[in-house]
Amino acid sequence: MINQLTLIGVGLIGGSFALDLKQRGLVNTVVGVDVNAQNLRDALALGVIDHAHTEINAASVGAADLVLIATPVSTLPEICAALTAYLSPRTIISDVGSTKQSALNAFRTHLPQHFAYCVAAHPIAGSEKSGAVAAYTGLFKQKKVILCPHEQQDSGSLKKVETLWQAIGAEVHDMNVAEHDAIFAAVSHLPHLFAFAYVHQMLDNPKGTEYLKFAGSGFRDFTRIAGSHPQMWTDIVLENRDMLLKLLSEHLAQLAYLQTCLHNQDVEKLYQYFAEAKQLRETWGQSH
Ligand SMILES: NC(=O)c1ccc[n+]([C@@H]2O[C@H](COP(=O)([O-])OP(=O)(O)OC[C@H]3O[C@@H](n4cnc5c(N)ncnc54)[C@H](O)[C@@H]3O)[C@@H](O)[C@H]2O)c1
Ligand SMILES: O=C(O)C(=O)C[C@]1(C(=O)O)C=C[C@@H](O)C=C1
Repeated sequence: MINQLTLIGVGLIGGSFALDLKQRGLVNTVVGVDVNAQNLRDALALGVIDHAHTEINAASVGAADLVLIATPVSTLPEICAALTAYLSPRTIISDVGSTKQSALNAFRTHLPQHFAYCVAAHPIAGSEKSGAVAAYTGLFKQKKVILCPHEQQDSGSLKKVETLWQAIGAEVHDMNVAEHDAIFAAVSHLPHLFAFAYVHQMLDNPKGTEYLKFAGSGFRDFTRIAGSHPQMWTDIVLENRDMLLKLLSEHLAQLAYLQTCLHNQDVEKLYQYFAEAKQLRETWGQSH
């Protein structure tokens, strides 16, 4: 139970977290801070937040027990720098960003006195939608949340954040930050790059829009995530750039292999390649 949550960035993820806490009676007051005034009006109307502010100041942050930063990952340094003047000594700071080395760097650099109370977190749940209007209760039910504890971590703050995520139905895992960024480069960031690239290829094809009139569920399934917010993904791929560059060059080898198989009309190799991928996808699908 917390008295005041201050949510910086009242969008899909932060808004859904606030709605879940409210529904379970785990928070008394939610204060929203966002740069988008219309989004704040939507959030108030939908009951996602109780009070709206467009700035970080004593009124929005001073009385917070927990400040949750749920903005695009590139904004963390400026937000942490702005927070430092207004935090109470024991306010817990956490985030939900998709890259975690960048979050820890921002906490360490811009909130050095408060670093022990900063908890880097990442819910593995979401969608291609954004804004307070997209927020809903139950988004995190039975979904994983990764916490990346650091060397100066206050154990009480870590426990508090863990308990809140568990209380709204999430399954919490602790993970080393480098491992986090390597895993999510492979299972989330790279697939988003492919989806954007694939849709872009249709844009670059003079007949692409004509062809798309005939596209079916294969195209729909493969490209849903290309509808995700461009700022969010520009930030993520730049923050995890080194891992992605490595994975992209490995993937070029996969494409080159397929190109060779096709060129040689190598039925056996193509069949084997598809069968191996199908097996892994089915095994994964049975447990997810
Ligand atoms: N969407 C997903 O599937 C998903 C899943 C897990 C984690 N995340 C991470 O969660 C974070 C938020 O993503 P989202 O999907 O909720 O995005 P969103 O676009 O729905 O919400 C972000 C909000 O932050 C606001 N904002 C932007 N800059 C700001 C600033 N400087 N100060 C205050 N508010 C600001 C925007 O106006 C917007 O309302 C991102 O860091 C993202 O990487 C997203
Ligand atoms: O379902 C989607 O649309 C998502 O992209 C969610 C998704 C993912 O890649 O699985 C996206 C980014 C996050 O950091 C976590 C979850």
